[in-house]
Amino acid sequence: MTAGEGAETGVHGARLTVRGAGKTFPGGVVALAPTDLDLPAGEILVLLGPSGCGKTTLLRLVAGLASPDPGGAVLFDGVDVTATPIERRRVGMVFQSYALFPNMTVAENVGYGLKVRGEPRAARAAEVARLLAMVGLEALADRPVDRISGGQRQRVALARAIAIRPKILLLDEPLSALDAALREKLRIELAALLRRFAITAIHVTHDQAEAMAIGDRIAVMREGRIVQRDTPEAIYERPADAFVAGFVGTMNRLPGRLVPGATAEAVHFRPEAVTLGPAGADTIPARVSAATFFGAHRRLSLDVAGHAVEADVPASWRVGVGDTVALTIDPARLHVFPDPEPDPVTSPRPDAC
Ligand SMILES: Nc1ncnc2c1ncn2[C@@H]1O[C@H](COP(=O)(O)OP(=O)(O)OP(=O)(O)O)[C@@H](O)[C@H]1O
Repeated sequence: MTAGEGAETGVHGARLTVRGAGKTFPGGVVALAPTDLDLPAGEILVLLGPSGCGKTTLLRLVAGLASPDPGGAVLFDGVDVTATPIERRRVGMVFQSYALFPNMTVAENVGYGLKVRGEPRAARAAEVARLLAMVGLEALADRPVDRISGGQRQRVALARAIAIRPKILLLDEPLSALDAALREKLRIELAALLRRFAITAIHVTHDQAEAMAIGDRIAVMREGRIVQRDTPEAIYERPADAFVAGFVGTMNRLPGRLVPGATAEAVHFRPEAVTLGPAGADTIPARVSAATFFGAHRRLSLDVAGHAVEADVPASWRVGVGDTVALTIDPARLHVFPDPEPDPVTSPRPDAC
């Protein structure tokens, strides 16, 4: 993102700093352990994690919808806003339900924040027209929002949030109410729009594909803590632990004794690190228990001495259920994690903290 693009949209995101901010609820529930975060202006951070990990709590602390425990602080461009109420923080928010005003048109929804702020009518109309053009909704300006599609509503919500030129934009699962196909299309569109607006944004999701598509960086959360914060590529290729590895993409796990050359108790590897070929001294025998055609590749579910392994092979390979195969795992793509997790075959990954 260049400064020029930000100038084009007139939006300038702030740098966000969160210092030792935690949140404990009455009864001692620690929703968020003391957390540090430094988000450069214009960066999109995705908070990713299972239900109940503290994603929304962190978002609420940044928005000013909740206060951190004593000692915690939130700063915009280095200015402490911990005691600043939400209406004076200049944060934009887009939520799952959009919360558009149903009895207003698209243009009235987008201009609402400017009207409340007392912007003169002409300036407001010009700004609304500019924003609608940016999100591709000029033609629908006068349409009531209850007569547009879910995807269009999502764009109205985004334009409305951006209209007030927020220092930070907060998005809490804005796509989760949409069906899968539309969600996939909109996540690409949303990522492009956020980059174009050069806005500092935090986007909450529990959908790892969405996190990968939208985030400049992803913070993976677990039990009220950020366990790893890095680029999508680094999170995928160098996950910090078995939890992150299993949460972002598919990660296989096999006891080291079954993998030639491995010395660790357990090794982890991605489906694409597996190749099939003729049986040899260094190959691992497996049986195909399922084969799923994905167009560009075929995903095989394999049984390796009672352990499930997922492997991707070219779609042209005619491998079928019941076949016996020999696998090799690229040694450069084997991961060993410090704290062995329970075997995912017998203990599948949790979907809640
Ligand atoms: N007002 C509250 N009082 C008590 N506990 C709360 C309150 N709000 C949240 N919690 C608890 O704090 C933890 C973190 O909640 P939070 O909403 O931040 O999680 P989340 O990661 O956003 O989850 P989800 O993906 O389900 O929205 C959860 O255990 C939740 O039950």
